[in-house]
Amino acid sequence: MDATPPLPSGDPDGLETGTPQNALLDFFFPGFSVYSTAISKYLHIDLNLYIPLVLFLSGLTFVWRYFQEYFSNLAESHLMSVVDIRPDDEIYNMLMTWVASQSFSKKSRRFVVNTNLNSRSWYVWRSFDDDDEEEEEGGGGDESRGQKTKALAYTPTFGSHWFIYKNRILIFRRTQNAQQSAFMTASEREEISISCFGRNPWVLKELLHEAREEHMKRDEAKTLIYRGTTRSGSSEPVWQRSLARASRPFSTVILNEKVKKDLIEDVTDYLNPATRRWYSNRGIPYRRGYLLHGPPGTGKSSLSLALAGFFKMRIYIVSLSSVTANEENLASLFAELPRRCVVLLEDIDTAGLTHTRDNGAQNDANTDTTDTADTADTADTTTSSSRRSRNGQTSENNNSNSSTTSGRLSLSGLLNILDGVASQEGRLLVMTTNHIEKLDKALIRPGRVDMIVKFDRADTDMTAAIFRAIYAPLEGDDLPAPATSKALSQLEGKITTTTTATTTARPAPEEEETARAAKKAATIARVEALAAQFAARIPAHEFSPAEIQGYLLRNKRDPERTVAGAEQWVVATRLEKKEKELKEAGERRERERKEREEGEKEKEKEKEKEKEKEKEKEKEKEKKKEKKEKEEKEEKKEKKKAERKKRADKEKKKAGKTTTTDSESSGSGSGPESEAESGSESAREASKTKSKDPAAAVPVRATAAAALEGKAAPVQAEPLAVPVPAITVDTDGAKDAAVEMHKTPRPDSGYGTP
Ligand SMILES: Nc1ncnc2c1ncn2[C@@H]1O[C@H](COP(=O)(O)OP(=O)(O)OP(=O)(O)O)[C@@H](O)[C@H]1O
Repeated sequence: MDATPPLPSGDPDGLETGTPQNALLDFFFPGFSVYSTAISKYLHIDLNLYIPLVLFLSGLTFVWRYFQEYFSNLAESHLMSVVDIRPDDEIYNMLMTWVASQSFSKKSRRFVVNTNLNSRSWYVWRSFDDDDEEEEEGGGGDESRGQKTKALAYTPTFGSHWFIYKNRILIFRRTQNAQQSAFMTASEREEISISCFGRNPWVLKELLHEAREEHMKRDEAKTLIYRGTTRSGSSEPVWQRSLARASRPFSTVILNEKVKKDLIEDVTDYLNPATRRWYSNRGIPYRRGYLLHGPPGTGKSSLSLALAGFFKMRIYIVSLSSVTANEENLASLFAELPRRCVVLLEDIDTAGLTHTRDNGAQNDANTDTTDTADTADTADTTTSSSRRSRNGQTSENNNSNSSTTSGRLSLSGLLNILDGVASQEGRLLVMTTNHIEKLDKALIRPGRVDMIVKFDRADTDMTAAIFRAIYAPLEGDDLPAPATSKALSQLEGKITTTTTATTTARPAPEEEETARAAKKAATIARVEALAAQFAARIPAHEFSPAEIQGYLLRNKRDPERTVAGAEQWVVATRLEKKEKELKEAGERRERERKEREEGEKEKEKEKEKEKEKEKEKEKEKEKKKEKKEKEEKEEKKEKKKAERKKRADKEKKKAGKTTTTDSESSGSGSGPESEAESGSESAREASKTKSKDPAAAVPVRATAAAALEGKAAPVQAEPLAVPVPAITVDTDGAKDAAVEMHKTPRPDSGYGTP
């Protein structure tokens, strides 16, 4: 039996594709009919027979997926606990570090590799450049030997990953949220969650706590530094984690030992939990403030950092001369502070509380110059470098818009923030200033500032201490690198000697140890002697520790050379300072000149504006005057009109009376009245122009005479100027004439037509 399906009729090749069914299939799967016909022709398989099967399977898959998702969602919402981790929160960093250390992560066949596991969100992200434990020894060839390379961290890729934690099955899920803004980086767009079976999420919480503890442990020996700034692309203030650096030992800050001791005792007592209770029992706000003041580069920021490191607290730094420092931003930054931390408010003599820092520095004609070029080397990576850039920024700001800067944060605003509800209790407030004399007493009154520490330029003891701090051998110091040819040759000499010694006889370990100790003692003694010599060559109270440290760092492996060049350095630095002062004075003068010129220009402009205003005022006045005159004229005219009307009315009345009398006397009068009125009208017209002219009496009289001749009855038309008696006299004759005229109207008069 032939199982071959019959070929569609009308298609000699058997490749007919025109059935509606095929057209539909072609629409969804382009080229289907061609392939199916070819397959049916050459392989004798009719694909059309399998279509229902394929459709059925697709439908089944769809339904399976739908139900799977539906049931998994149902199970997740009713039978599982889930924690979602936001990538813009610091817990993201903590959890990812934890995940990277787990075996399921290490075993994962598809994974993401990172040198830095942290969130890409810029304000959560932290740099590990200064983290030693994040680095591993390079094990490559000669070049990489001894160098440190970035450690690699492996985390599972996108999808769900099952693992066991505390005997519970958990699922780590990493997904990419495509809905978020396109400008975000891949890491910012990803979402992570951990879920567990059961409605109690305790295991998830424990996991998160563990992740946080581990993360904190790594930071234990570090001081975490946060800077108050604004989020990129918005003006929202945030604390940005800027650095995690090895805590600075208190001993490295050179300061009067008693002051240091007092400070530590005071802070220790304050941080004691019993003290907290003591404060709250008495209703006293639990906070403490310290003011560190002195010239630039004398160790104020260094002490603050050392303090934070010593008490294992985070330090939150805000510079009041920065753009961020307005009342609103500061208030919200303070509101976000944790309970136990150090808040460092730098440059409180700036930002409108008194004067700007620039002004202060200018007023101080002394040697209050900012760090010299030397200090660039000394840059305390945390404070000084950021400070330098900040100063770089803000000195410009101050120059260009010191007025706006000073307008931003008022003293009362700052006091409100320090004392108000937004200020977190339990914090340690450290304020620094270069100009204590400029501070308002309210700002540094007890309660706000409980201890004032003065920093000064280096005296002889301090100079010697700085020298010792740089050159005395310390644990962990690397072998000095050959800095000069002399040192190199010395080193070579040593190596040769050592090699010879090794070839001959290797000393016992104890002997080696004793030799090393003896050498160290000798070095210390030598450094001590050199420190004394050095201190004697540096004038006391002239240079800041930062300046001295900068010079020492130039020859950090050659103390003799440092001592030898000390006097020269003093002369050169003085000269440099003088030049800098002169330059600054010149710049200041130039700036003042420009300001003056601009001021004068402004004044000129103001004057011109005033003049223009005056002119406009004059014009306005003139216009008003003209208007007034016009109005007066109008008024006069109106008055005249009114008077004339009055007079006319009067005359009318009079004339009426007269006419009445006449008519009374004549027995009729209604007929000629209109004519008389017309005549009086013309007479009135004439009187308009000549009423005031006494001579007008003549033509009026003439008119009256004309009237008498029979043209009109101008009795009422007699203007005031016309002597009434004359008219009265004439009226009698006119009356008769008018009567006469009424009786026999003259065709040319124009008045007689009925
Ligand atoms: N008393 C000091 N002891 C040890 N190092 C110091 C001392 N004073 C300054 N230095 C060094 O000088 C550099 C600058 O110091 P720091 O930033 O603490 O000075 P500052 O007083 O805060 O200056 P500014 O007023 O400009 O902020 C740092 O590298 C620091 O190590």
